[in-house]
Amino acid sequence: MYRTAFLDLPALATAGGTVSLPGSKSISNRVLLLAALSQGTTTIQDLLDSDDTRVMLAGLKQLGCTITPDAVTPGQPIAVTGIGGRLPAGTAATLFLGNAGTAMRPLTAALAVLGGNFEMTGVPRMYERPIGDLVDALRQLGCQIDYLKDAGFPPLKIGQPDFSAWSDAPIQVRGDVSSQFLTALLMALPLQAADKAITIEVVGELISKPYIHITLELLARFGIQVHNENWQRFVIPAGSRYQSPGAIHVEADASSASYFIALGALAAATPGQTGVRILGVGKDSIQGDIRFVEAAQAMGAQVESGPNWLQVGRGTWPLKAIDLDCNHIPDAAMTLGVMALYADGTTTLRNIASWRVKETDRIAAMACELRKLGATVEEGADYIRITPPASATGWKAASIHTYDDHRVAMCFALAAFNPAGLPVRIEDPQCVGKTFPDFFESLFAVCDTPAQQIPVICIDGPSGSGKGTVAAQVAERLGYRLLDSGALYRITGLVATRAGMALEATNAERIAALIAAQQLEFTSDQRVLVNGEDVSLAIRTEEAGMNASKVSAFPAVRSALVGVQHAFRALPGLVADGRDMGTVIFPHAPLKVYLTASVQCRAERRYKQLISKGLPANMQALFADLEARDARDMHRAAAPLKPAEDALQLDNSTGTAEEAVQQVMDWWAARQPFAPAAQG
Ligand SMILES: O=C(O)C1=C[C@@H](OP(=O)(O)O)[C@@H](O)[C@H](O)C1
Ligand SMILES: C=C(OP(=O)(O)O)C(=O)O
Repeated sequence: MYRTAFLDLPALATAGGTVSLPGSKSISNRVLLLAALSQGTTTIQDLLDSDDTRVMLAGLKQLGCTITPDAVTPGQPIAVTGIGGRLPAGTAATLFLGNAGTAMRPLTAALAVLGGNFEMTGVPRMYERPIGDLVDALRQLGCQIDYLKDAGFPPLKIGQPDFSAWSDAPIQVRGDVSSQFLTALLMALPLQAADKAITIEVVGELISKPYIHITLELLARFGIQVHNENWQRFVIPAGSRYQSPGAIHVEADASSASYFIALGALAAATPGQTGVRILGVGKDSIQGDIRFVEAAQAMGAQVESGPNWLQVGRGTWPLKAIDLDCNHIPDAAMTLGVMALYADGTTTLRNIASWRVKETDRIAAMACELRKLGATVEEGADYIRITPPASATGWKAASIHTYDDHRVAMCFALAAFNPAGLPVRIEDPQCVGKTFPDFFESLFAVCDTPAQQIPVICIDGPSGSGKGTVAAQVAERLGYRLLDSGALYRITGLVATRAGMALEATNAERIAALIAAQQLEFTSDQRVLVNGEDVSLAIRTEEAGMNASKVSAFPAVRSALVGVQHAFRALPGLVADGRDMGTVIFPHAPLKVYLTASVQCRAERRYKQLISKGLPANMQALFADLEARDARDMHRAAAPLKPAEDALQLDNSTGTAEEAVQQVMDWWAARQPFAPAAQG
């Protein structure tokens, strides 16, 4: 997950390949709660690991459920041992439920029915998301729920229910603000249906109906067969009792699929690929958002699907504008809002009033951000109408504010395919953690763009100037990859000797092929990984230094390393640290910095570093070494150390590393097309 203040997406050109999606949020949180209410242990495969499921898991642990392992581990099932429909008397807890509607609403209902002493809390936005209709419904039974702040909204206090006055009359609940209130009742009331049938009646229109379908499907898996009478009345039969299915699988998230369906529809196919293949969810999904496929097809997407996969390619281009009632796909419909930027006319998305009470006011947010990109947008209480920029020149480079809303961040990433070739800045990219923590990594894995579009910041300079530290920190702040080119020859020497190759000219070709085949990574905390193994220490020995100098004399190795270095130029961008980054390896880089410091100052820093590690150090010798090294680096025939003509020079003799990092960030910001106010 990118934890940077913002993430700049360079203009993207094509898409292709396979993406495996994380589990469905709606299914994960329902299955967790149902498993927790059941008797026995439920083994859950492919549970989503995200903010929303973490708050649910933490809450269930507080209630006494056993969860093994303790946290979701990729590829491993998680086992939940439930409470068997009742909590020990006097159970008390304060549950923090973040901004997860699928945790707050169903847990509120379940705990209000079970009884105890609970506080239901969350992030500030949660305290603006309505829950009054659910509380009103639960109070009809005799549940004890108080508002701790504003009436109608969390935080809530839950006490012991008194069911004595509860008649057999249907429980009424409004369905026009959120379907999650009905879902919450459907999951909580079976706890009281051992002896009598319970009827729930929906008052007014029921929105987001397909989510009720998910609820009913999963209730059935846990032994509860609810009668759905035309989406108006739901009857939980007498004798209902939660029964764990033993094992259950979570299908991938159909709302998360929408970004990749849209990607396939609007991006040209990467040569050699036939569009975007999405694994984990297919046409048989129980999630309503799978019907996003139909909307995408109406706009022009070519979609094939099977039991657990979708294959999407560009069909009609430009996309066709649509006018659609989106009540059945409230979450995925936001993606249509960004697809509308690529359409041949005005797109209208209707019946989406619920957008206003989700992670943010999504109608207002979409309107504001789409306008920043150059669209003309009209918004109403329950609709949004989007007219794309008239031509490529109408597009604007925008810094997209994301309102702590994962879906705003994810759908606006698709604006990077704009025909104007402009980058798009996504602010606070880690908000995708709500449902899809690795969204951007997954996106980059199936997107492509010509190498020259991918930004490179070169930081060159003499030994000891601090360029390694500065480069690593700049890369970390931007979420860019990092290349420590100086380490490459050391790594080459290391892998060649480990492979038993003598470091001789006759082996040069084999050594070159070997280094080109390694998976190299330079982490932001300055560790060096080869095929995942940390070799940071192994490459810093005297012997590694000598081996590096041997292999660096072989032309075949040098040229293989040019290819290796170019391969680091990958999405979303690169910070390259070395001596010839700006002059030889990336001569067209959009920012080149030549970082230097006086010999005296570099010698002092090195001296302090050695002393602090308890190593022997001699100031005069260090000074002389550095002078000699500078002279060698600057006067060698191949790629001598010198500032590129267009490099900005930064003397780091007196300032701190932090100041140097900030200077590089400022220079970089000044070269971006985004409005200054929006820069991080
Ligand atoms: O029940 C669910 O899992 C959900 C229901 C929908 O909410 P509303 O019913 O409030 O529209 C949806 O937006 C949300 O992301 C998940
Ligand atoms: C509305 C959403 O979330 P929640 O489950 O918190 O309602 C969403 O994921 O788009």
